Amino acid sequence: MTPDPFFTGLYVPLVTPFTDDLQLAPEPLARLADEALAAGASGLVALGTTAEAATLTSAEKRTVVRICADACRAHGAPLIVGVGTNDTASAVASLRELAAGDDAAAALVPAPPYIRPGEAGTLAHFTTLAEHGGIPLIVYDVPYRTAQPLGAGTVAELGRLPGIVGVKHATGAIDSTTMELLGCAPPGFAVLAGDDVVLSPLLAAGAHGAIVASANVRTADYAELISLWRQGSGTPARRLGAELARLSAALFAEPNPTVIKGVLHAQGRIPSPAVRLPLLAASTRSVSQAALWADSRARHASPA
Ligand SMILES: O=C(O)C1=N[C@H](C(=O)O)C[C@H](O)C1
Repeated sequence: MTPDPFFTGLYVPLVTPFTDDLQLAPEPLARLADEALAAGASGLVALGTTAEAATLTSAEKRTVVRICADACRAHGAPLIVGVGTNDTASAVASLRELAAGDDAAAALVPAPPYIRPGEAGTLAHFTTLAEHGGIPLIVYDVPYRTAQPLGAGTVAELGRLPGIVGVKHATGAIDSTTMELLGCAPPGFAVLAGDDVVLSPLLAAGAHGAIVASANVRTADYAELISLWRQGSGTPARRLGAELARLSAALFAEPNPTVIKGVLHAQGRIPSPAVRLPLLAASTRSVSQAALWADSRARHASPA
């Protein structure tokens, strides 16, 4: 039997709550972190795209990681930290700093964005990070953000490098490459779903878990969806998956995480829906539409 990977289940990439004047709001972040873990998440992701990591200062990033690490320690859960840069040398430096802090179980690292180094260059990039970063890596395969597609063979090759423990699969499709990856993933290598709307079918096809921003709301239901598919309960999983796909579609009607922040604010869970430029706050219409699906009491009913 193939060993289960270490990273299975739901990892919630938390938003970074701000005040109306765009200051980091630490207490609401600590509350969100605790609530997500109490609701059944296997762990957290700090400094993902959803955290607006690109707009946080170094000091703010340290604060966010500390808050998330404290929550993870309290719940005995692993923390994954996003490290994104297209410069291999500075990525190594960031990973080593993260490793020295002893807060994170792994780093989530995208293929180098914007440069388009090709698959061989990407492989060389990750080989260097795995050899010198000092911390387990989860490859973030998100070509619509990086502009660097990866074939299933390249991802499987990455998975055979010591220190690369999984992939967040967010290619925008479940296609022949996805199926080949699921079929050829090395033992113990986690394939984690990263496209919210097609989460359920990817789990049905064999993904081990997920990193999905939608799980900032209705965390328990996303965790349940993963458990249902992993235990082979297809009928309830399909029903719940279809419902959560509608929620996810509504949450992604505008750039992530603007609608999610709007909904969390409407629910009174964060002090402000504010996002930092170049993001703009989501429209009232998108937020109120998503808020209908975000209310778990709406389950199995169609909001108007
Ligand atoms: O921050 C993340 O991790 C995620 N970001 C994706 C994005 O914004 O493109 C979406 C995914 O749900 C998780």
